[in-house]
Amino acid sequence: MAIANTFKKRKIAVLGSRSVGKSSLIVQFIENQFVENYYPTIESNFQKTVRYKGTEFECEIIDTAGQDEYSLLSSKHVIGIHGYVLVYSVNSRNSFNMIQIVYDKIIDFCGKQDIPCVIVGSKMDLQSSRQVQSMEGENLAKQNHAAWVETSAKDDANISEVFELCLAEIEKRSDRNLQRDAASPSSRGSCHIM
Ligand SMILES: Nc1nc2c(ncn2[C@@H]2O[C@H](COP(=O)(O)OP(=O)(O)OP(=O)(O)O)[C@@H](O)[C@H]2O)c(=O)[nH]1
Repeated sequence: MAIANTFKKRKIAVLGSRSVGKSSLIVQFIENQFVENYYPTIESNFQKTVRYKGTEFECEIIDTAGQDEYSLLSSKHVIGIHGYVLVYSVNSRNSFNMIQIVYDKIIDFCGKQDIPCVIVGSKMDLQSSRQVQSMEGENLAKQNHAAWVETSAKDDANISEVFELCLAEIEKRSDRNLQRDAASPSSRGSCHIM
């Protein structure tokens, strides 16, 4: 008899400008190490089981090549994705400005009003060269119904929080869908995250 798979699978895409620390964030989360050298990413997939609110989630994390305003959003980074981590670096105003651009591209592609998303201000250890204040990050997240956190992969600060917040955003929306369907039987037949 087949044993039921009790893991829930969640696919999370990590996007943001070049060199903001997307790979470092993921590598610190998966391997507990920080690499000082910069190796531009083409694309990599990582797996990790995360326990969140008593449930095991099998997370597939997609590390993407950095985006700029002219990059086309790849369908691979939208179709089948449950949640998004959008990263800017607190010492780069340009990377912060890219967040809304990437967010809007995802929204346009999905045709939704909002998406499960965590906005991350990375490299918070670089206080002396800070260009983006915490309040600005928080406000941007509020405007887009997203979670927000500042991190340092170098100091291993708030790294696991990023992925817990992302799971929380995903689960919040899937609970909302279930409640909506219970209240309105006509909406049955729509897709749910299992
Ligand atoms: N001080 C500091 N440096 C960091 C931190 N995170 C990443 N870096 C450095 O920033 C550089 C770029 O980091 P990556 O993780 O490769 O950035 P990325 O966003 O994956 O870059 P792309 O692959 O080009 O998109 C590297 O030299 C890292 O060592 C951090 O938290 N603090």
